[in-house]
Amino acid sequence: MIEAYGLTKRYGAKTAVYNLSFQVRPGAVTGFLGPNGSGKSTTMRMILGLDAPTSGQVTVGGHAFRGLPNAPRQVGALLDAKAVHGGRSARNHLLSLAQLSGIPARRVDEVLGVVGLQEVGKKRSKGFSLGMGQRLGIAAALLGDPQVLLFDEPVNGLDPEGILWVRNLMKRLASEGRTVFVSSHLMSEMAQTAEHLIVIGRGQLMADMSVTEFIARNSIGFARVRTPDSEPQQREKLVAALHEAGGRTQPEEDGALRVTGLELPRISDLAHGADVRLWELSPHQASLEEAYMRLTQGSVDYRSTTDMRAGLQQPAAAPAMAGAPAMAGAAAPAVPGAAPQQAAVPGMAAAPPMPPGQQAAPAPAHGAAAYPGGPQDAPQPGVPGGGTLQMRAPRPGTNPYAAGTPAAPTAPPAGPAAPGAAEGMPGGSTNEGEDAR
Ligand SMILES: Nc1ncnc2c1ncn2[C@@H]1O[C@H](COP(=O)(O)OP(=O)(O)OP(=O)(O)O)[C@@H](O)[C@H]1O
Repeated sequence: MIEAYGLTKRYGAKTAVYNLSFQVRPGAVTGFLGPNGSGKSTTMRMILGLDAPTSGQVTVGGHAFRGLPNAPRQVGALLDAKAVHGGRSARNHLLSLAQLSGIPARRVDEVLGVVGLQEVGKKRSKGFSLGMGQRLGIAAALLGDPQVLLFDEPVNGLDPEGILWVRNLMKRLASEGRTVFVSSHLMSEMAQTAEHLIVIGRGQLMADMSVTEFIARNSIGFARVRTPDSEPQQREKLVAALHEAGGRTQPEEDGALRVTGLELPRISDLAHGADVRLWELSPHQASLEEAYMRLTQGSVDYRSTTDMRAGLQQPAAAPAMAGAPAMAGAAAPAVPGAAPQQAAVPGMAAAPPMPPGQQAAPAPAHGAAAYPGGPQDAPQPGVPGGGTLQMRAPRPGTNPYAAGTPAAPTAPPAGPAAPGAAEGMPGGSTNEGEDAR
């Protein structure tokens, strides 16, 4: 079991992790999700004693990592697959780790076999592909046959067969009663691998629940409605009637409307009342990936801007149709799919506020709102700015198409002061224990 209480890490003015409390239990794969820079690696480094918390604490099996007797036999980790001496063969790399921890040499050949590198064990690792490096890192994590395993982005660079292999390996390790904590950006991958999810944004807890619960809360229903393409006034009449009834609409790429906040029979009645003919009225579920993106989009630190090409673009090709407007780079039409997102969704937490003392990320260029889904994605009224925002179960009997009000924040318990863990490199780990990169 891994337990974090009020874990906070600051690097100078940067707060990488803020007041994070969670438990990772044995017997299940726990996915650790969050956008780039949200603090996943920092949290893992603190679990492994590679970084000291600024405040709060984290324990493995009830002990701070540095207090664990023979830690490499109890905890295995893949943090950075590239942190290997490239001049050494895979086998020699593992042998040196094994010797440091009193692990017999035959275990090295066993783990090389488990990760499928037995044929290339004598090759220097500097010639390894990204995927082979990942497999070598996983072999190192398995070396001590530990009860607790941490994997930071283990499927990075793996081909589909490798991804499936990692997925099955994680599940098997958990089914043996081990604690398996895996970070990823990929909700879709985690939905297939993990039983439990911990989602963070800007270093703060956004969701801590089973995958089943996450799916139940976040596979949001919506209706697709289509009016005759050749009669735009029909569509306008319908949109007005839906909005008046409290529904929200969002254009789909194919000209249909995505409607939330109203049930299908009500949409049908409203269309009938407005004398609007419908070509389509169908129920849909938003994907889990979409739900995750919506949950974390307000806490994404790194956003791309439009490529203006500094005036370097080639003249546009002559339009195929007479009278069609020529494309002008900066004035290009909206990209399909870039339509504003629908309104807040039941079970969704707003983006976490910036940790104290932290600068907000620069506003996206070209006048885009700070919350790309529009103002509805900004922290909602009634949600106090401070504290950690948790996801909320929909009330029983609520309209499945209705957007709910966001949850009140639930602050995790503040942990005791950090016990002042010493700096340094624990055995068997693959990362530097420095506070400044
Ligand atoms: N040693 C350090 N010194 C200064 N800032 C750091 C250090 N380590 C991490 N950070 C900052 O802390 C924040 C969290 O980084 P971290 O690597 O933990 O995020 P992450 O969720 O693992 O990101 P990614 O998904 O991109 O790997 C980032 O803004 C990062 O720049």
